[in-house]
Amino acid sequence: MIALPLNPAAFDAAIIDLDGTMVDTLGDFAQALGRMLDDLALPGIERTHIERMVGKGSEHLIKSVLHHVLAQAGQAPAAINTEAIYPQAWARYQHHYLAINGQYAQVYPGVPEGLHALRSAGLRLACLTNKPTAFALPLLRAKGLDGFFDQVFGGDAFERKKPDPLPLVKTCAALGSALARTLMVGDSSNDAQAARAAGCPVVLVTYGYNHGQPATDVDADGWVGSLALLA
Ligand SMILES: O=C(O)COP(=O)(O)O
Ligand SMILES: [Mg+2]
Repeated sequence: MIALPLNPAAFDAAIIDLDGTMVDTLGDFAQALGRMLDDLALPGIERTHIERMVGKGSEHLIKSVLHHVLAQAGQAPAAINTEAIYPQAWARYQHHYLAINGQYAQVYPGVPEGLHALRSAGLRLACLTNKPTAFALPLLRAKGLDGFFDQVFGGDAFERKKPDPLPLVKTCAALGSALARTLMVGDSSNDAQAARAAGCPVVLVTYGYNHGQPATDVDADGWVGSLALLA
């Protein structure tokens, strides 16, 4: 377990997840996916289902949504082939997401305060998200959070995404910080598993998206209800 507030002498840097940790983006996902499904003449999907599918990047999200709506429309699950419509779905999703990015999303309470406190404690900060870098950068800018970060990496920045440890290893290298002295802060099992495998300490927020499971059920070193409680 990590004692909170953090002992700043124990850390050189922190890596912060984006969706579900800094920004509640479920509204953006719902809008962009709804418009995509409309373009494809497919039925809609409820937010509660979308929430469970977020966290493993856009390709996984779109394929999960397509699978869900086609199954709801009566296709036998074993016969569903999302590959054929994926390229068109991705193109429509990307178009709509970039058009609405941030408009249906809110920064969680305590986020600017928490990031400010971490920086004031001398930590270098990176944002590491599974969402594409081209979505992450304008979102951080729109929400006034971009200035906190030395580095921003999306799910397409490296060969593999969280829960693989590779993005954390590469982000620590970019920050010039040792893995054991870099805190991962996230909301899901993807963040925690990546941190464990990389050897980074990890704290999870209790309010984000964890595939429908409580974040407190995930193997981590601590939990907070607000980033403001970190430092
Ligand atoms: O786009 C996603 O699947 C979630 O991204 P995250 O890594 O910021 O939670
Ligand atoms: Mg997240």
